[in-house]
Amino acid sequence: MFQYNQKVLFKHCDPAGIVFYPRYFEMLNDTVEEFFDSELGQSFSQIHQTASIPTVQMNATFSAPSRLGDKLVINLEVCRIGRSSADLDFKTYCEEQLRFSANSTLVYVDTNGKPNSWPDSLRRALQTRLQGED
Ligand SMILES: CC(C)(COP(=O)(O)OP(=O)(O)OC[C@H]1O[C@@H](n2cnc3c(N)ncnc32)[C@H](O)[C@@H]1OP(=O)(O)O)[C@@H](O)C(=O)NCCC(=O)NCCSC(=O)c1cc(O)c2ccccc2c1O
Repeated sequence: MFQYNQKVLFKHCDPAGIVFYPRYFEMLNDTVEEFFDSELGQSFSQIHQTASIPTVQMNATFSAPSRLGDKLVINLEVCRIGRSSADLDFKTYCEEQLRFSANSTLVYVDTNGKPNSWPDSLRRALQTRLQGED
């Protein structure tokens, strides 16, 4: 499981003082970007020279509000790897409290936006992080 630390900053909060939900989606994307870079060894700048990895579906549940200064830990797990797609699972905690959970599907596409098989190097890297494979 990959972990990403995110302190809740002023820019994440709405006038009610809680994290506004689009900011959570940005945090998830930051988590995915860091996962590809530091865990899979392929930065987005490298990948985006020849491909892209858009999200095609996402489900989210907001269990408890987060507030300025909270120290969030976002856990990312790879749940499934398909031909061109992969399912990710996210759980965001503050200490022991679950704040936000989500699952998403990414699809590897070529420069024309057409789905393409994962390149061998990325598939192998994803495979080693597949939930239950370690
Ligand atoms: C991505 C598409 C071109 C796919 O087109 P289409 O669905 O017609 O293709 P296929 O039917 O061949 O399916 C390919 C593959 O995807 C799986 N799949 C498709 N739809 C779903 C779905 N709703 N749920 C689950 N899985 C789905 C399908 O099973 C196939 O899997 P295989 O493994 O068997 O190959 C087309 O859908 C498209 O262009 N969609 C729009 C995408 C988009 O604009 N998303 C909006 C946000 S973009 C975004 O958030 C984002 C952008 C980035 O550049 C990123 C870069 C890096 C990381 C994250 C990024 C990111 O999140």
